Amino acid sequence: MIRGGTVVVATKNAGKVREFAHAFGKLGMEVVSMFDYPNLPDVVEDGVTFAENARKKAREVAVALNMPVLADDSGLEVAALGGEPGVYSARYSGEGATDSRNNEKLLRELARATNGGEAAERLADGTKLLGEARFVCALALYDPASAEFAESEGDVPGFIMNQPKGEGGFGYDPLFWVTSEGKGMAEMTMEEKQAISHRGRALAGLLGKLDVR
Ligand SMILES: O=P(O)(O)OP(=O)(O)OP(=O)(O)OC[C@H]1O[C@@H](n2cnc3c(O)ncnc32)[C@H](O)[C@@H]1O
Ligand SMILES: [Mg+2]
Repeated sequence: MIRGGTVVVATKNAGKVREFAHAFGKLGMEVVSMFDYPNLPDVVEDGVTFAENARKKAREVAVALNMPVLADDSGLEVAALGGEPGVYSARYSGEGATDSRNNEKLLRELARATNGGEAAERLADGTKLLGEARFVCALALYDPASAEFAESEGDVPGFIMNQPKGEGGFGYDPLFWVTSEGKGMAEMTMEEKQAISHRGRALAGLLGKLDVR
């Protein structure tokens, strides 16, 4: 379904585009995104689950372009916040949300929920691990010719730090500590992130289903 040539990804997130371009580049494929199709209408992400939103983004754009389209809906679930921001991750800080405002709100809410992290564990450099979290990524590929979806989901557990670490990644990466790697997500190279991330895992699952190698 996506063998050879070009993969259309229904995203306007530059960080996702970089990661997909890297992953598909290794398979000899190019990625185009909604930055290449600026006139398509926005998809309203009103699903209750990541998977529902991913299917909606993939299908609406695939039907508009009349070709197979891959979509990614992802976000952060924080246990002490009852799973928030979840499917609201992109618009957590409200109208005109940006990565930095979303991160500020996350720290504010988590400080409140944990009493300033008074009982938090600390890393060697004193950084507090405020609470358990996980990144989730749902991928959906829709082919309008067959009206069929291929889907996959991935996640990665970690902790939210009380201060940012690293310059890489995007979104909530600077605040996300990956215990299994002993590193912040934004301290990893794209290759390292891909090997362990929610998106990397979801993509490996999807490519396995499609038998793309
Ligand atoms: O819907 P599209 O156009 O793909 O772009 P988006 O940025 O709105 O993407 P989502 O609706 O899936 O929202 C995902 C949110 O979760 C964040 N996020 C997703 N993957 C992430 C990652 O790998 N690292 C850090 N933050 C991530 C991201 O910054 C957004 O705030
Ligand atoms: Mg979105």
